[in-house]
Amino acid sequence: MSKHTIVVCDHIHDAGLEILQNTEDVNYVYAADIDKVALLDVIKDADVAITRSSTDVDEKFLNAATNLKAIIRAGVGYDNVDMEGCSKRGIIAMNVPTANTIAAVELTMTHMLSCMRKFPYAHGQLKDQRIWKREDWYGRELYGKKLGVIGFGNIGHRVALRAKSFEMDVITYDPYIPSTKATDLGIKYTTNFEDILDCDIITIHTPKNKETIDMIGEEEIAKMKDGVVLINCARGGLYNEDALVNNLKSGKIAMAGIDVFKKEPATDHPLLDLPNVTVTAHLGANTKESQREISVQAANNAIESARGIAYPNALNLPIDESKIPSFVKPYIELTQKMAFLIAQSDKTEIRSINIAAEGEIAEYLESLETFATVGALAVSTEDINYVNANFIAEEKGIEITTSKFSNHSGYQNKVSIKFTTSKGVQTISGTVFNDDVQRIVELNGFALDIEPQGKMLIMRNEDVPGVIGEVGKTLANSNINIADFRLSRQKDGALAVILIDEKASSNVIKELENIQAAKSVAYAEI
Ligand SMILES: NC(=O)c1ccc[n+]([C@@H]2O[C@H](COP(=O)([O-])OP(=O)(O)OC[C@H]3O[C@@H](n4cnc5c(N)ncnc54)[C@H](O)[C@@H]3O)[C@@H](O)[C@H]2O)c1
Ligand SMILES: O=C(O)CC[C@@H](O)C(=O)O
Repeated sequence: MSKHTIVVCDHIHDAGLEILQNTEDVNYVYAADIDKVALLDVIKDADVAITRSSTDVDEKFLNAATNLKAIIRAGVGYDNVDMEGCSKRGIIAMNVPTANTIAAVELTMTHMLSCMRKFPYAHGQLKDQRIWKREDWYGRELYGKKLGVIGFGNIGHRVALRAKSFEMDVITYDPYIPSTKATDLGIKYTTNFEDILDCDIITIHTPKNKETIDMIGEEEIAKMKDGVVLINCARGGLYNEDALVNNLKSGKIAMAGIDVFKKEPATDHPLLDLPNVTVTAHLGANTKESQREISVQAANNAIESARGIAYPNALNLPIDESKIPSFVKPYIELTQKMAFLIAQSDKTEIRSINIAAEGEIAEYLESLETFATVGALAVSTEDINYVNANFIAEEKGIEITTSKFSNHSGYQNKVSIKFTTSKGVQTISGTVFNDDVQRIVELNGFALDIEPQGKMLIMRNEDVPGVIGEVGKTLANSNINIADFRLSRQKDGALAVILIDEKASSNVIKELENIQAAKSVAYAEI
């Protein structure tokens, strides 16, 4: 079996490492404890790399990583990844966008409360100096204060909601969202940045990019209230650090709560010398819950991308994901999985692929086409990705077409894929329920309701008594446990999708094919 090399460049939770270690077709390399120069040597063998914010994915890294197909940023911010460099080399970069949201939100609230009550200093006086001097610690309350939230995404909007429960007066500035996203939650919305500068406390939750670097500097601070409190649990450099230091020294800024620094690790930073700062060492994502979840998601996504099955949360696709509404994303993933499933169950030359969509999703057929092509070709073509999929399909002479239908099957949105191969025609359709529950609802004309996940046998058979028993016996003889058995019946026969715990060998498939009522048996894995 050929193995995919996955290199873990930074510390991630053991739960993800165990997944990598226990995956048969993965050669897992733990490189978190070696220095970044030695990493350049290790990374040359990597098919996929997992990094956190401690590893810069820069020109040097990418030049060394000559095999790399995908990179997973085990976190949200990807300002340390040279995205253009990845795209030029056909490397797909992905992040894990929501697993640490709550951790970052709660650290933001921690800094806010710590600044208002000078908590670390009061704590230090009693614990380290053994001084009981209550008159030193008259803090201020969050209650009734005006909070400005810059960036109303996953973290910003949750910080705003928590601040509301402290009965704060909350206003947000985020020109990239509809105002109703805030106002529906009872939070004021502004497109005038000056409204934020007028707040008692300001917290920032934007990505770090050309537009947001130094978003708050001397000029903006000069317009703020005397005694303002500033919180930054997003990225160092969003607040100009020199301006921050100057104004903390002068007392214009009463307190700052800082988790992130322009240059990290920051053990010799002027902010650390000031008495009116609470600091943490980029701990926004550091909860056990969040690190476990990030690590598990990063490991699973690394395995899927190494196998070419899916690239969840890809950041540098030929299509601009930021322009795709969130309801489309699960359809994109589902489309790729469905194409991958069909291609596995009919391992033969593909002549044409048609991708049809109905409902609002039909507006995004172009994106679905790329993903279906990747899924279809991943079985037979090494190194297929979104950047080269259409080119490779053309080279292989596969005709790819799309069709758009108005809503006619009763589903709000549905995607169908039709493969014409040298053996005949295969069809598959799927939909998404409740925003993100992906389901295959049709396979070769048979109605179904199955999750596109796991190891599965797809069996066509005559609809006669005893088939299920014979299948069960055959699998049991090979010590294969059945996790689920879905049957669909029609006049001319039945189709079963059997989810199994172990991979079915070619011998097992032959034995199933030998069942008298069996018409065809295929194995697929997603
Ligand atoms: N301290 C930590 O450990 C930690 C943990 C997680 C995330 N982060 C940082 O927090 C950032 C935000 O995370 P998120 O999950 O909320 O991301 P998100 O993508 O859900 O939200 C970012 C929001 O910022 C808005 N935005 C972008 N440019 C803006 C601008 N110029 N002005 C105002 N708003 C702007 C976007 O419209 C979006 O709503 C990440 O990019 C990451 O750098 C830090
Ligand atoms: O823990 C990390 O690597 C960084 C976490 C955080 O800054 C992120 O962007 O997700």
